[in-house]
Amino acid sequence: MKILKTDQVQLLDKQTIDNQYISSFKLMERAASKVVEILKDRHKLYHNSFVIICGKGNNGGDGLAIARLLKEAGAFVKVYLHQNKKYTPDNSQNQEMLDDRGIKIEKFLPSKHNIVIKKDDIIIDALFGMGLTEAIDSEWKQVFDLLNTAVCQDRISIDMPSGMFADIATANDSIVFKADMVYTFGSPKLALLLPESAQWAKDFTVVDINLDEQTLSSFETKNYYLDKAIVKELLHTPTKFAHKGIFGHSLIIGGSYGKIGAVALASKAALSIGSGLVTAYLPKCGYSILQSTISEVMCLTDNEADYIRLFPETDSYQAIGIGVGLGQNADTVKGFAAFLKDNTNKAMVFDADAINILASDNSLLKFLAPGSILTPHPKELERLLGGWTSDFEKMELVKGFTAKHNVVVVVKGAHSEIVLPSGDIYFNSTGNWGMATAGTGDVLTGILTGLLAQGYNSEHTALIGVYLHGLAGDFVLEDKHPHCILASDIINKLSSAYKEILNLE
Ligand SMILES: NC(=O)C1=CN([C@@H]2O[C@H](COP(=O)(O)OP(=O)(O)OC[C@H]3O[C@@H](n4cnc5c(N)ncnc54)[C@H](OP(=O)(O)O)[C@@H]3O)[C@@H](O)[C@H]2O)[C@@H](O)CC1
Ligand SMILES: [K+]
Repeated sequence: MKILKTDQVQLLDKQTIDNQYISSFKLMERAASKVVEILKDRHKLYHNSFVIICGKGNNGGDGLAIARLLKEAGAFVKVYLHQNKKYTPDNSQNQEMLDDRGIKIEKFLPSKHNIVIKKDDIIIDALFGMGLTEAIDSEWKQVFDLLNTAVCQDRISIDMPSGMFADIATANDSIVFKADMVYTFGSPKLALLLPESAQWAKDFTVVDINLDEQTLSSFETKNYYLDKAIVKELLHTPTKFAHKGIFGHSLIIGGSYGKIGAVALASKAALSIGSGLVTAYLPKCGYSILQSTISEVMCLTDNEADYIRLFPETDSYQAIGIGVGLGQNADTVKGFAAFLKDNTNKAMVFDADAINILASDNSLLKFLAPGSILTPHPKELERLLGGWTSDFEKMELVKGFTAKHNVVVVVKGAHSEIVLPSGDIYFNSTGNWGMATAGTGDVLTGILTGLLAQGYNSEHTALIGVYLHGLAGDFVLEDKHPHCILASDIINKLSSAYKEILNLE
């Protein structure tokens, strides 16, 4: 799914009205009724009251229409409207429709407001949406302080949390509504996908309002929301004549004393995602552990007992995943550098200490084979690139890195970002907070290695792998609370994830 910029969203809005022969009021009504349908699932309409805070524009118009539809559905609503000289036509029309139905609209000024929130209330924020052009003035502070601190049942934003920009950074000290849930129209907005926005948008749902498909497909974008449709297009379908040679041989290099489990997880994940064969290369101390943990994985050991000094030959393998549990022993670091220089044409998956070693010696980066995949978590990324002042700046830094080194970077996080050498970014739509636990990164490394081994190019590998990893994590939630997720649970659900994408029972 494409992530659109503000001007594209506005054009899409207009083109939808033109091409579908509908009025802008009708489109607003469509948007509002979709939100009300979703609200019926989220809340029992009779149990709570909705306090709807509306602005002067079409975001406010949405709020007014939602108020009317909620009232018609039997909910108790209280409507506050920013007092203004001018409202958009659809906003005005919705005010009249509320008047006609005897629903009172309380007008307020930001500097002098009469808003009251009770503990059973659900706040709906419809003050500013995509029309926000500048940071909200401090005269609004007391209104937002009240909305953000009042004890209530739920905080919902329409389209965007008011005060938050959709595609540029919002300063940390800005006045912004803090939403538990954002119902955003048509496509996710870029800012909603970035970690720094979590303080204002805990979660979001894309509300499909049947915007014009033709216009949508004509838009150019560098940013995508990685969804099932994209991944389904990329997956190969094996034939009945397939044999294990076709599915490739993966080599997982890693492990050090006390960190052999990481290799076990990555190796098992590589097998479970469909690599025909998997060999693990690890220090001697890991031999018995690995052989007894996973029968299907072959094992090669270094001469050292507790860490890796000499790295293996790679000719027999279609894919290599390196770094899980590796440690940074001085001999390992030296061996790793020599290994990189010997394998400048072999795209690999780099994780954990392999990334840390690259970060501590930038001169090694030029030896990265084109098409390699790096999977840093935020701390590892910071070591690799230095700091950044906003997630928007971080994206630009990563894009510079992927272009310079011709590699793919997977920035791990709530919506993991897959940054391609072209500068295209895919934000993952699967996964959950329970996956932020030990070993899930090792599992991802194994998945990516196993996909590379099967002949996917590195870009497709990263897209398929990150999506499946998250989806498998979501399947774990069928029987476990997020707190209880283990990395190995994700491996066990890879099959369900595959079946879901291929629509198999
Ligand atoms: N696109 C779609 O597909 C659909 C869109 N829909 C809805 O329309 C919404 C966009 O509506 P919108 O364009 O009327 O702007 P909105 O967000 O209501 O802002 C209101 C006005 O506030 C002003 N303003 C700006 N910054 C300010 C500030 N810092 N402090 C004070 N004022 C400030 C600025 O006016 P100005 O002051 O520049 O005259 C702006 O015009 C969108 O988010 C969605 O909810 C749906 O109905 C249907 C489908
Ligand atoms: K809003």
